[in-house]
Amino acid sequence: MDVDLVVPMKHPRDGKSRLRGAVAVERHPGLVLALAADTLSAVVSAGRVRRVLLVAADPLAVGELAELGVEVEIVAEPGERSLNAAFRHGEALLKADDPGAVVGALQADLPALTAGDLTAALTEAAGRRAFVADRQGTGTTLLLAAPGEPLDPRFGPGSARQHAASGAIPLRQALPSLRSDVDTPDDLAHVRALGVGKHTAELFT
Ligand SMILES: Nc1nc2c(ncn2[C@@H]2O[C@H](COP(=O)(O)OP(=O)(O)OP(=O)(O)O)[C@@H](O)[C@H]2O)c(=O)[nH]1
Ligand SMILES: C=C(OP(=O)(O)O)C(=O)O
Repeated sequence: MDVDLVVPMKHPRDGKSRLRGAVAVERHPGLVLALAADTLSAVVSAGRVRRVLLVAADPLAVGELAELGVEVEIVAEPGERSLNAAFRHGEALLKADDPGAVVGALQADLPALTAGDLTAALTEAAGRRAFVADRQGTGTTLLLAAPGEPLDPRFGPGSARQHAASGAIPLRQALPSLRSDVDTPDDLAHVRALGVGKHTAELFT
């Protein structure tokens, strides 16, 4: 069964604060948007993905992501401002439309993501509650609910351990592009070596 993915985003001015300084200060929001644009471009061309719902702190500030020529829906985050609340809000909206929706949570900072790695992860999960840890092994880049079960997102520091404790299966394939989230300047150097999408690449030409 195909998955509906929830992708959260802070205001691009506020997000990715650990990356501040990687580009000139006035270009920081552009970098955050470029990371998301490359993530979403891969997501919408992946097999086994039905809908992509971006839950944004400020939908207007990320509006250009809907103009990528990709099918992404953008909604505002709920009153409770937290990452897990944003995921739960997206899940509730998707299930209001289709109570049978199978929901997943994906980070917006995967600029090297390939459609192939995402589809391979969805295939390996095969309808089980599952997650993909980041390359450091501590964070989570993708969480998938089992059909009929709540997403129960436990993102935040050490989320890989939290998701495993919640019964999610750690996916074992290499999936290098799906494990390479960008939190720090070191992560940025890593994804640039791996090969980023065109939006992020343009910022460094
Ligand atoms: N809508 C929404 N998105 C969030 C919230 N907190 C984090 N996110 C998004 O979730 C994703 C993962 O968060 P992090 O990797 O910690 O990114 P971040 O908070 O932007 O980064 P730092 O400022 O460096 O901690 C990013 O795309 C964030 O924009 C929130 O409260 N609301
Ligand atoms: C919030 C998380 O992301 P990061 O480690 O990228 O900050 C997480 O992995 O749960």
